[in-house]
Amino acid sequence: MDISVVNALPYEDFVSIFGNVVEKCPLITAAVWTRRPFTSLNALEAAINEFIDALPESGKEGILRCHPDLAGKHLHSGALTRESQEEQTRVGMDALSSAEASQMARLNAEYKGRFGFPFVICARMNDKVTILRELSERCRNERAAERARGIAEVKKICRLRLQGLTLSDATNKL
Ligand SMILES: NC(=O)N[C@H]1NC(=O)NC1=O
Repeated sequence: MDISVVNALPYEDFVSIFGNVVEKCPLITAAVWTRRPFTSLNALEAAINEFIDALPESGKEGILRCHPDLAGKHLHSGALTRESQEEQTRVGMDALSSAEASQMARLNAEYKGRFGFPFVICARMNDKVTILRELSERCRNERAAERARGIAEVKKICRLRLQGLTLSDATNKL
């Protein structure tokens, strides 16, 4: 999908296509629509990132809380968004050994207990070994550092989702 096609999308179509580039945060997509025309896909991504960066810390934490746990209960019940389901399945989160699954559940709970928001990592840029290692290491961080790290991961997830949508011709799905 060319950027000129993106720029010509009516609001409803724009949100329908790009509404989940930040997990369960279509408000962000709705807000950046007003920034058209975008000179490139990078400019669209930059507008999303600027919106996120301008949020108060409570807003950034809100974004993190919109993310499902990795290998959490929703993965098995099919209650994830399509994007999240694909990302988690691709990295094998649905096929952990019972030891890995219980380690993941224990560390996810520890992380959430310590910070009050879920552990977020760009699954597609990792594998299950690095995810478990990062989760274990990041549990020891300070809260502010972890909030910033989580948001940096949200931006990576967003970039890959944007690329996927614009490379595939997502306008076909309208
Ligand atoms: N919690 C968390 O990191 N969730 C996710 N990461 C990712 O790449 N897709 C997700 O749903």
